[in-house]
Amino acid sequence: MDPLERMHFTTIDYVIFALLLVASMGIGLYYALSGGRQRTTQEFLLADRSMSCLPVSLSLIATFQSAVAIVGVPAEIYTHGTQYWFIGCAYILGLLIPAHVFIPVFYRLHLTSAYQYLELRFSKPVRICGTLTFIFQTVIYMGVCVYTPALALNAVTGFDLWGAVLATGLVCTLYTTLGGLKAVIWTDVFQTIVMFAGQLAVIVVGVQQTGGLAEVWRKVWEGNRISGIDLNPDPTERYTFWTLGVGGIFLMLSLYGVNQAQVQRYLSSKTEREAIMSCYMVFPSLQVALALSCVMGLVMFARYCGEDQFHKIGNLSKNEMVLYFVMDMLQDLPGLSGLFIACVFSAALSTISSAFNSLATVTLEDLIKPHCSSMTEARATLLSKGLACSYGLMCLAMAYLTHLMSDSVLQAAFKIFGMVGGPLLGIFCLGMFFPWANSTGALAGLGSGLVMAFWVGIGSIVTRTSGGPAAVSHFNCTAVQLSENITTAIGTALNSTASKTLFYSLSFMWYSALSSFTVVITGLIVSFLTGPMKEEDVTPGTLYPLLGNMLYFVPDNLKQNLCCATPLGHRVSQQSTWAHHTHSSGLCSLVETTSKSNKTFCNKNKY
Ligand SMILES: CC(C)(CO)[C@@H](O)C(=O)NCCC(=O)O
Ligand code: NA
Repeated sequence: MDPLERMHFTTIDYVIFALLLVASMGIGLYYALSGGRQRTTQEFLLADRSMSCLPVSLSLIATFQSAVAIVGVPAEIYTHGTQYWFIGCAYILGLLIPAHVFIPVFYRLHLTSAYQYLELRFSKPVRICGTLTFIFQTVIYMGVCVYTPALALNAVTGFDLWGAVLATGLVCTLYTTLGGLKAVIWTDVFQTIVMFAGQLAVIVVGVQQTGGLAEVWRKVWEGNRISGIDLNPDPTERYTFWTLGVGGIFLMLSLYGVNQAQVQRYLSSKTEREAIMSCYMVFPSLQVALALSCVMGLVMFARYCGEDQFHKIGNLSKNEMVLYFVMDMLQDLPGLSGLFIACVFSAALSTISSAFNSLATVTLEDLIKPHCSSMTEARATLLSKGLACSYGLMCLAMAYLTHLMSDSVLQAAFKIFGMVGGPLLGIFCLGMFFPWANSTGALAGLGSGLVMAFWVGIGSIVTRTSGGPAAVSHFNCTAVQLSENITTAIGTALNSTASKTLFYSLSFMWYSALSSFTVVITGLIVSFLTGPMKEEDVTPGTLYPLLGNMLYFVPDNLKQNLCCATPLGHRVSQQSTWAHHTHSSGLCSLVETTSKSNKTFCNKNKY
């Protein structure tokens, strides 16, 4: 913030920030001392599978609404107009598909970790690879999530950088370790409310100070910030209706459909219906969250453009812009800037708490338990608490590592989160929709999907062509600044042909789609080469009869040959209501096949 004096926090701002931490701690303590007092893994990791849809839905939103998004989206709208708002269209299918495809499959299998599915459907190695991929993705993500808001706040207000990182990291570790998933979900509820309140307050004051709604509208209209629908089919265009509305669906599926943090919330629901309801309730709330961020960007534009105000935020980084705007505008209203800072840190806390708990879950369930079958419940619970705490401390280490790295690596780290989500989505789709896919195919698919994601992702960072110089992450932060010599060297190597350049400039919004398709296609090819699975051999309940539904006009006997027709419930209903299914690898899992679920699957197959 060279040209400007730093804005300062008043005592009341500090008090509000402290209150956020104290309240979150309080919720953690409450769930440590009430209910079953966190003495079983069922309670610690799955909230006793007793949650109702309202807290679950608010928690679902909070998890993937990180501080990077809270400060990034308004800056995006400010600089490029409202095109990004069209991502709201992707929420429709991006939530309907999880609600009616992924939730029924996961919930009926009575899982704890989403990766258990991969063992039931494929094999143990596939499960381990999926788990490791998720851990890699989440560990990198949480470092960026806790560091980014602290850095921006430090730049704008001089708020101590490591004070903020340590305070949020440690408080979050404590309440996650003490209160388990119940605390994580209920702090998410509280933090979502703080998030909405903070943004709303800034918008209301901003509109008032700019001279009313009509004035804001006039300025953004004249400033060309209201974007019409952009139907340009060019896949390298960073934000068009297609990249956001279609590419965004795959991003949403990778987050709300198969990400462990979210799947765990679905599984913690009292009933399957509650889980589906919570997914439905995410829709309006997520639209509100998106609208608040976008309107905030417009108000920011109305305030700084057109007059001689522009220089004020013109040379700030994208992450700093919003914080500067808030501090500048709320100078005379002590407390309100504190509320907004609380909003930004709520976003950070709710994201990293989910990360700690879901990482503890997969580490215990997928990596440790299979090797220690004799572990007592008390030991497992203690271990899961130890894991949650360790991941919390690891988050601080990751924040430090993020600090040591250049700006470009920070960008890359956030991008990796999106890049790795696609292949994970792909492997679940391969398992659920394609009965022929076998374990070898799944492994080859996951591998090739990851290679594809990193190839395009790293390629675009290095060649700086991710749909325009300023569009490095999909939140469009500052341009990548790799040290010159490395860039030139790798750049020339990668940049050799024009078509490759085009390939690297693929819009970030398509990454999930591209890499999940790569997984499915490679997975199918390798499965057919190595001997496709027969539907009878697939664990009951792990398939979703998508092809059966889509090929409804094909005669039944032909479908039988294609191995995609057997109505799931039909076959399962010949077994006992509680089929005790033993998998080849020795994993014993109780597959719940209630008559209700059979009927649903049968009906789906008829059409
Ligand atoms: C989930 C969406 C797509 C909702 O707009 C967005 O908030 C997002 O991309 N979240 C993930 C990245 C993050 O905010 O950390
Ligand atoms: Na969050």
